[in-house]
Amino acid sequence: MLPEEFRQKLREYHIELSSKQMAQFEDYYELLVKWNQKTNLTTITDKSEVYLKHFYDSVALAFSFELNQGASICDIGSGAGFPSIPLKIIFPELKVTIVDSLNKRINFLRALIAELDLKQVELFHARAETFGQEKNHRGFYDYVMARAVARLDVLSELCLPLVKKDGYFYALKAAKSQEELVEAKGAIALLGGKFIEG
Ligand SMILES: C[S@@+](CC[C@H](N)C(=O)[O-])C[C@H]1O[C@@H](n2cnc3c(N)ncnc32)[C@H](O)[C@@H]1O
Repeated sequence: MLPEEFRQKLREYHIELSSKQMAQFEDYYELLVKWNQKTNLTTITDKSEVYLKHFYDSVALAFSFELNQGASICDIGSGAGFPSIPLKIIFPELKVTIVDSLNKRINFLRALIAELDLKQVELFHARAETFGQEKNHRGFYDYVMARAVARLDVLSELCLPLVKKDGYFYALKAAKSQEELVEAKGAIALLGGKFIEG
């Protein structure tokens, strides 16, 4: 998916990207590939693959669920910024908190935020297990999200306590995760969550 196709595809979902936002995605791609030469951030480096498998896949969340654009989101195990940074580019009003246990990824994200001039993005070099114990984060976020981080039962235990009352936890998973889902349903119910597939 080349940048113009990406723009066109989002348009089908009534998301219109400005030239500033298009330039931010382009700069994101350039910085990702540059840093990836010395820091392991992603195995995907071909431009059209990055647009499809990282950028488009991250923003696709907004096609199925109506996101409140001024909401607070917490991205657990964000790696090189997925899904929260592409969402922040398309919805600049989002308040983003990113947690990752690898400091070199946090360092990349710090450089990325400066390069793209993104406001209201906080970075935490921490494990979700300890981050979730801190009183000021528990029950605080409108949306908690995690893409490709851990099995759903473990992830639910780490992420659901961070969600505000009536908020959402989005676990972005490959289509083949039905088995994980069966295992996780008990944990989700025990933690007071309600499962919705999308
Ligand atoms: C496979 S990568 C996925 C990155 C990104 N979400 C994506 O979709 O490309 C998993 C990320 O989760 C982080 N991670 C794994 N376990 C974690 C934990 N317990 N707490 C915080 N971060 C964790 C890793 O450092 C890594 O950056």
